[in-house]
Amino acid sequence: MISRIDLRGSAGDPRELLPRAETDVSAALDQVRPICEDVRERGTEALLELTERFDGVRLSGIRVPRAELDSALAALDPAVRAALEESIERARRVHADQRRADTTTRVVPGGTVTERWVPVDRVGLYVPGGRAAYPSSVVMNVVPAQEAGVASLAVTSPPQAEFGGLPHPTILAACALLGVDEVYAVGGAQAVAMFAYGAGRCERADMVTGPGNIWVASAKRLLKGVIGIDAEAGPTEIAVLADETADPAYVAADLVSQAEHDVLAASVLVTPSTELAGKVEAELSARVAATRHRDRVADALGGRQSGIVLVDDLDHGLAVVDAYAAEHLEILTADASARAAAVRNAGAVFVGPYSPVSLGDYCAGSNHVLPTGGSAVHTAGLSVQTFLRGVHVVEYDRDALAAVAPHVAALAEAEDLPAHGEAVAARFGGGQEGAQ
Ligand SMILES: NC(=O)c1ccc[n+]([C@@H]2O[C@H](COP(=O)([O-])OP(=O)(O)OC[C@H]3O[C@@H](n4cnc5c(N)ncnc54)[C@H](O)[C@@H]3O)[C@@H](O)[C@H]2O)c1
Ligand SMILES: N[C@H](CO)Cc1c[nH]c[nH+]1
Ligand SMILES: [Zn+2]
Repeated sequence: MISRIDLRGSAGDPRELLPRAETDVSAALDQVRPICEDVRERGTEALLELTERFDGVRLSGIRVPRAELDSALAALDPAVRAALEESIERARRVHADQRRADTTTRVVPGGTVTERWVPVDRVGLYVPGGRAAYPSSVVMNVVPAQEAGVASLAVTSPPQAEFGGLPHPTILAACALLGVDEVYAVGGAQAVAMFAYGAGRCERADMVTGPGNIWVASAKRLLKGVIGIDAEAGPTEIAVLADETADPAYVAADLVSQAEHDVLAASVLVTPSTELAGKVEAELSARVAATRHRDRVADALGGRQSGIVLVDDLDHGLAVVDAYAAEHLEILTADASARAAAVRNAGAVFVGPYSPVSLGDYCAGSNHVLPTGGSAVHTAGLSVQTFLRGVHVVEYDRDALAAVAPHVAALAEAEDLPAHGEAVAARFGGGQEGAQ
């Protein structure tokens, strides 16, 4: 089942010893390129054909009627509604605190630079709905976008044959709860292309965010530039850094919980304790046999992207998890808070035995749309900041410009861009090079 990777005594680069090749989104680029091209060239017709091919549903149109959102909310199970409302309320509390005030810096007397935070005008929010449907991802996408002040929001999620070609009704209900009424029944790479190019009744968006499988993440990488993207939030990853004080039942439960997402999900335990490793292996066998999606979980745990990694000690373990840069990192050690404070690279860190990743998936208040594939070294998870641009507003008066003009001229000359210096000189009666 899950393999052991022994890094004890190894001074090698842990990134090369922890395989991720299976889940690398670049491997799917060649597959998603023709899909995205097709949407660009043929618009809605391509979306309808690709949906039939990949989702097994022949749609008559891609936009979900408003009445379907209302009836999904009316029919929503009260317990699920209460849970979604709690999730929304907690996420709102955290994300409201992420808003930043504009700042004005008086650089010199008469010279200011203001950083004005401006929301993106229109965003497309991807909500997964392949192997499972994710109403929680409606919350995680929509709440930060709303808190940022985005004016135009559209949600898309794959159509489900069993629901008449609509996205899952709980997804529609979550959209209605959050006041989103522009919803499309399109999934996969074609949904990312729909937002990037605009297709039929779906106007192009400035940015697409949200989690998805390898094809969704790959399309985001391919179309980045045509459209803004958030993190490459692809197949789920959990790394657990644990010592002998960790409860093996908790470790195994958490590894299985994230393996449930996808055969490409990565579940990694990093520990110096061979005793814990053995107990977790035993727990995993029992849990996998008993879990509902046992085939998918077994494939994910048995894949080359998952493993139990033995390290020399917790310092070595910390170096390994930092190099790995997991989407989710749990710290289950005697000194969990202190260890967590030293972590540099992770999408989100879960500290101690009562902060499992599943809590963050739904109800911690944190965001569950997080960077995968090692991109946590440079990119953060979804937040209000994702949807804001800091625009610098520069305002100098005559004296302030005059005071700095020689420096501008010197730098312009050093870069052999004399017209730059002359643009400043022109304001003070300065001549143009070569002009009479
Ligand atoms: N990183 C994060 O923040 C995060 C959060 C939640 C979920 N996830 C991940 O989201 C993913 C959800 O995956 P899912 O498949 O259930 O739903 P999904 O909505 O991401 O993907 C389903 C779509 O994939 C497309 N597809 C299926 N087979 C294809 C093929 N052979 N070629 C091209 N396109 C194809 C179809 O169009 C379908 O609509 C999982 O990998 C999960 O781990 C990540
Ligand atoms: N663990 C996922 C992020 O990778 C988020 C999620 C949604 N639903 C359940 N889990
Ligand atoms: Zn999850």
